[in-house]
Amino acid sequence: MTESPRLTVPLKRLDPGVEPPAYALAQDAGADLRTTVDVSLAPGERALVPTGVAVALPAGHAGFIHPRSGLAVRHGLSVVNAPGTIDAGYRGEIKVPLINLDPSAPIELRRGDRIAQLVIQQVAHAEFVEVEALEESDRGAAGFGSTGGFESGRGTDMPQTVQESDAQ
Ligand SMILES: O=c1ccn([C@H]2C[C@H](O)[C@@H](COP(=O)(O)OP(=O)(O)OP(=O)(O)O)O2)c(=O)[nH]1
Ligand SMILES: [Mg+2]
Repeated sequence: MTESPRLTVPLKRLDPGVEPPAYALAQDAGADLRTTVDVSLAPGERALVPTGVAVALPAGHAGFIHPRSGLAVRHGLSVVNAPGTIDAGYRGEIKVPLINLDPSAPIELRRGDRIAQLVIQQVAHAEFVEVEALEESDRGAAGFGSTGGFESGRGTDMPQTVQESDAQ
């Protein structure tokens, strides 16, 4: 098995009784994060869940907290702000705003359960340079379904912006 190159990330365990983030398989993009607390989420309920770790990501990187697909598919567990952003300068505890999207069943999480995954990526830092006109492109200002909706032709109405619908 080919090992991916490793980025050194200093990590502080704030709760040594819970396993630190780890990749389940060698080539996984996300390191699984665990809850340090028991959590019970009623349908539609959300909670900010501690993971017991803090990190110092290298400058030029950020961490993104994604849901785990198995828990999403089986239980409706998701991350409210998916993907949550961990800034390189953040030294506090990584916390995950979880939500139960199941319409009827509660979700019970136990301390130590793997609840989400942290994907670390390089990020560009822009220098925003104000200009009078932007370079032309094929797409121009078209978006939000401009290339079509479902293959049957459904869903081709352009959505309204908040300002447009407010104005009516
Ligand atoms: O799911 C998340 C999202 C954020 N954070 C922490 C790390 C991040 O660096 C910081 C700020 O996050 P963000 O910029 O998304 O939140 P904000 O609402 O813009 O807060 P701030 O004004 O502090 O930037 O909060 C988490 O622990 N988990
Ligand atoms: Mg912010």
